Amino acid sequence: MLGLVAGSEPYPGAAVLATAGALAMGVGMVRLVAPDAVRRLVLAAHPEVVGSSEPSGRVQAWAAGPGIADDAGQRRALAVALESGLPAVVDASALDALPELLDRLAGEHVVITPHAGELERLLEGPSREAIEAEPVRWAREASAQLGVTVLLKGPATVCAAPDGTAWVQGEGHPYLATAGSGDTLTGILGALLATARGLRPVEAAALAAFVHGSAGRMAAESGPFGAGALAPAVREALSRLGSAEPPRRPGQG
Ligand SMILES: NC(=O)C1=CN([C@@H]2O[C@H](COP(=O)(O)OP(=O)(O)OC[C@H]3O[C@@H](n4cnc5c(N)ncnc54)[C@H](OP(=O)(O)O)[C@@H]3O)[C@@H](O)[C@H]2O)[C@@H](O)CC1
Ligand SMILES: Nc1ncnc2c1ncn2[C@@H]1O[C@H](COP(=O)(O)OP(=O)(O)O)[C@@H](O)[C@H]1O
Repeated sequence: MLGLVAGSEPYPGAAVLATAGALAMGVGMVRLVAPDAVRRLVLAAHPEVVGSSEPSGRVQAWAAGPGIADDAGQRRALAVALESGLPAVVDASALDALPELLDRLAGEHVVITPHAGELERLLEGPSREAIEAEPVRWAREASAQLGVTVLLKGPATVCAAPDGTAWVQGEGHPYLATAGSGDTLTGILGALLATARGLRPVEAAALAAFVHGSAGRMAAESGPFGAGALAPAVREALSRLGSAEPPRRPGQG
């Protein structure tokens, strides 16, 4: 069961996309924390979702951030999610609230999913261009510095753990750079954290990036697409994965 903190008045669609990503991975249930209007929209698309405007009920992992903007209730829900100590993926707007939470709540079980622009804001050192030029270096550096697992998004996605372990995948397609693509990835990763027992968070992150990239490549076979096409492609990607290349570690063949 996945707890999902997503959506706000300005960005309700991000909650729909993150939910779709999680459900496509076969997560047993999504508990959505969101304002009433957002929940109504998500329920219209995904009637299997349950939820409320504040966190309640048992979950195995959390995914927080898609479209929450500066909604005060959603920021409180993010804090509750992190204080649970459960595996958690923290994305998008939730990254802005991180610095004040990380002092006491960091750990390998927290996976942050910035793009280069967001990591620039979190590290206050390297520029976005520097991060884009050396993503493996900066993903590792961020993970060690912040004490969390990092999934750095871009043409190649780098997943790094505080102990220096890193995975790189470049399975995707440039068409993946479309609004809401990252929100879908957050749902995919949240579902894996909730269900994939025995995987380290950095391994779950690498697998999520691989599934997301593979889905993007398949969706791109019929031309440019919007993020709404990704969740259906995830199901196809999962059925084809047996014949795909696995993600690789830097330095490996
Ligand atoms: N349907 C919905 O409801 C959707 C809702 N969404 C929600 O909207 C919220 C705000 O998200 P956002 O993308 O508008 O702002 P944010 O990521 O903070 O960018 C600000 C800075 O980062 C930079 N930057 C951007 N992308 C980059 C990249 N790939 N790689 C590197 N840099 C990049 C960008 O620079 P620029 O691209 O302008 O040069 C700028 O400087 C968030 O909660 C999200 O969930 C979206 O997911 C869309 C679908
Ligand atoms: N050139 C590219 N090739 C492959 N994948 C890409 C490329 N550019 C971006 N991506 C992927 O697209 C996704 C974009 O997510 P994100 O930056 O969060 O956008 P949004 O906030 O609009 O959803 C990420 O998974 C990223 O790795």
